[in-house]
Amino acid sequence: MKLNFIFVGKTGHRDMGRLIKFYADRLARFTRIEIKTVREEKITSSKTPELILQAEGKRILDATDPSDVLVVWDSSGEMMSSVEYAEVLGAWERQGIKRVSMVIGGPLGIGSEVKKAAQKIFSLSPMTFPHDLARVIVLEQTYRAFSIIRGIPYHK
Ligand SMILES: C[S@@+](CC[C@H](N)C(=O)[O-])C[C@H]1O[C@@H](n2cnc3c(N)ncnc32)[C@H](O)[C@@H]1O
Repeated sequence: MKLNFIFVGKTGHRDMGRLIKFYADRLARFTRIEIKTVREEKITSSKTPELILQAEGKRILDATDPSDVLVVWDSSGEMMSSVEYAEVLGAWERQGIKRVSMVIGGPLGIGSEVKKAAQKIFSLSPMTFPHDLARVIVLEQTYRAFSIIRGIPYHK
């Protein structure tokens, strides 16, 4: 099963960029991964937040395939433990799902078109994290989930 991470906009903080690479490299030992960064729409006074999210949403959906399981990460989504997350990913792997696309939004979040298209909306917490940090946590939790699935002693 391949994991296709879709990020909106560049990683701003150099240290977060290092941590993203750190966890992405570890995760890649367990499963195939790809990270795609789609362009963040410039915020100007002539564009409403809805228009910005629509433009970014089109880029996000263009980076997915209709056959993907689409997961959106959003603070309003479904919360679960690391073990429950591992159970979800493990079940998809056993079912032979070819690719899971995981979307982490930009500063304005993720628009309604992408949320409507998603099979799952997952939350890390009801709190809002900066997008750079959300990328690190999602990658770390996905690495943790695969260490649980593969029986590697990382999760205590
Ligand atoms: C700065 S946040 C967006 C904030 C935006 N005002 C909103 O309400 O969605 C950027 C991205 O980080 C991710 N994110 C931040 N906090 C999160 C959380 N608690 N759970 C899941 N994803 C989160 C989401 O993908 C979000 O689109």
